[in-house]
Amino acid sequence: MTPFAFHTPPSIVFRDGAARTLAEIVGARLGPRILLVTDPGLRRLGLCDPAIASIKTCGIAVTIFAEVEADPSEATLERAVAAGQEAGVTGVIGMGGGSSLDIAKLAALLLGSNEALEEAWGVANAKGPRLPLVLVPTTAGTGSEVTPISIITVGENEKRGVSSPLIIPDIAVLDPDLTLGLPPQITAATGIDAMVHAIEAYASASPNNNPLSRNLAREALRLLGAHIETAVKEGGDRTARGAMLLGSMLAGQAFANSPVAAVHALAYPIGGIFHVPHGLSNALVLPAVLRFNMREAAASYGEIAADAFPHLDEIGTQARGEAFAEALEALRERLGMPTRLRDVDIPRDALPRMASEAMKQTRLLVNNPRAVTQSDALAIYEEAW
Ligand SMILES: NC(=O)c1ccc[n+]([C@@H]2O[C@H](COP(=O)([O-])OP(=O)(O)OC[C@H]3O[C@@H](n4cnc5c(N)ncnc54)[C@H](O)[C@@H]3O)[C@@H](O)[C@H]2O)c1
Ligand SMILES: [Fe+2]
Repeated sequence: MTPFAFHTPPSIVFRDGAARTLAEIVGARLGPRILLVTDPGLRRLGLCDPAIASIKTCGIAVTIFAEVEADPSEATLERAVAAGQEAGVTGVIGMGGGSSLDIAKLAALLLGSNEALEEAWGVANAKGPRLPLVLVPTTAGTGSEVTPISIITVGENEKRGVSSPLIIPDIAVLDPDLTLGLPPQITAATGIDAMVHAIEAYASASPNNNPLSRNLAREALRLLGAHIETAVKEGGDRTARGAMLLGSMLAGQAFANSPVAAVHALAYPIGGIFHVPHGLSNALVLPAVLRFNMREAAASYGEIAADAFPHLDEIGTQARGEAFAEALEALRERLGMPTRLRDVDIPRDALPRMASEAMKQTRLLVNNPRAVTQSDALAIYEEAW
């Protein structure tokens, strides 16, 4: 048997209404003073209020940092850390989409260890310890609540990652009720992001690709494939919302331990330079990357195709990988997503710069089933344009 390691949070709680009783779940784990990290949109919607009320009734002080923007910057992280230091916090709660959870993870690390972010970038470079950490996702998407990864925008447009088991939270709290009001476009983009996590984890060339991740990826694709359209078109459907949140978490566990590859590497410059949402960036390059990989990964794609799209079971194994790419293209259309890079106002003459930026994502490109050169990256962008 091939050896592997698998890391996931020690506790995962999944329950409708869980956020309303957050204090019961968290107990004394976070100490007497908590930093709650979220974004201004969610603050305005009042989505965090029941959780905050629950914590406050236990006499715990809550400092709210609600300034996280999409694709959050290093400066935002610094402000979150400063807010935590000023209040002398003893624990951190991240509540929101991947952006808020990623800031909460690194805030807990830097507040607990005083280490320099500069030295933590990359894989397994963080030193710790971190403060106690609880993550509550409000998108069904990134799976950040169970991953060792935090993605921060550095300088003008580079998306850089810290990957360390140290920033896996103590508890992930999943409450599908929080996602009932997620707008259709965000539901579609974040849902595709989760599907990409499962696909890339399953086919990952990482030496740590492992049987647990592959099984989790397949179950994630069954849940996400069966429910994504309903979640987008009937947002109030509790069954669909629950399946999406569970599916994104399982995909998160899968890729946390069998890391993602070229779809994400090529998506990051789209988000970094043009501020296209992360899930949509993935969706825009997904079919072109799958076709580029087909030479090496057709068998893997064929194995999972019918998990996401049961009708593909009838297609012979030879043709199933390509049919999978076509089914994902058709899904993007049905979800009403933009499908070409030019649809999101990316000029054709930006493609060489994007290809050059994508090559900086060596952390991800090493996991791709087929080696990617800069001219390959450019050809993929051309195809997606
Ligand atoms: N850490 C990881 O493992 C990991 C994995 C993939 C992506 N990411 C990162 O996560 C970020 C993207 O996260 P995201 O896609 O979840 O989006 P996001 O956190 O940027 O949120 C997108 C928008 O959705 C809104 N929103 C969130 N939940 C809502 C709800 N329940 N109701 C209404 N509106 C809601 C937010 O206010 C925001 O305006 C990117 O920075 C990406 O690089 C991290
Ligand atoms: Fe992602």
